[in-house]
Amino acid sequence: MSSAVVEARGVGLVLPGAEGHPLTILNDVSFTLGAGEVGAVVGPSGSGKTSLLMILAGLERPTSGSVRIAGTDLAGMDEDKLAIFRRRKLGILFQNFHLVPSMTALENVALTLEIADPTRSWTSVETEALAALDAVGLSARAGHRPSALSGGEQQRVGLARAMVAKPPLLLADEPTGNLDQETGAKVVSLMFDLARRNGTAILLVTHDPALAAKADRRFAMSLGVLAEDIPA
Ligand SMILES: Nc1ncnc2c1ncn2[C@@H]1O[C@H](COP(=O)(O)OP(=O)(O)OP(=O)(O)O)[C@@H](O)[C@H]1O
Repeated sequence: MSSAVVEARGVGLVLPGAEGHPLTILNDVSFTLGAGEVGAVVGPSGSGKTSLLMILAGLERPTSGSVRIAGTDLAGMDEDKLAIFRRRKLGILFQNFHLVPSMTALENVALTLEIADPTRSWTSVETEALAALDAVGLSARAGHRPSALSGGEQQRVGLARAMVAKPPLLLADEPTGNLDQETGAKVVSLMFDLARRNGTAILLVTHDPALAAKADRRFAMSLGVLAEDIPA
């Protein structure tokens, strides 16, 4: 048995295009990522980076190949099973995975734990959620709703939410995309620290060469083809 956290084998994504011409989005993508490893995917706009993350999250199904995440084969899982898989195995930091606006920072983070185990007491959930907010330097803002927080603070709450359940894998799409350089660097160093502490593997997509350089491994996506091990 492989101990890889991510195991993608011959993953393809072909979608119906205009006038019946099929559109190849991903072409024979194969790679593995081990526990605690950080991989960065770079590549031009439209090359297929987000599509790959969507497939690894079970939010899009590949048209060929196979994906195993932390020992679970995603093929053949129905939507309910995929939802359970995401709760148990994944942290997701996507730009469109917004915080719930009506909930405080604390409630947003706690929600992950409550969904994972609805039988837990609020006291134990609250303690753990507060510790996660503390780890991203935001315990003083626990009672604030997202609208009262800056973009960087919201991103840090998103990171606390993605990491609070200590998932084996964190998928991050442009984690510093909307942030200034200093705030972005802070979010990244927090992300790497949390991952190291929890043994979480990270696959992140970025346009930022400085961020890619900090990863253990770099991949380049071009026209749906993934090439590995680009020097920093
Ligand atoms: N559901 C879909 N139907 C048709 N085309 C799609 C669909 N999803 C993605 N695509 C196309 O697949 C290609 C890859 O998109 P993807 O979002 O994965 O690229 P990306 O590398 O993440 O780009 P960016 O850096 O701009 O975010 C694009 O040409 C996009 O238009």
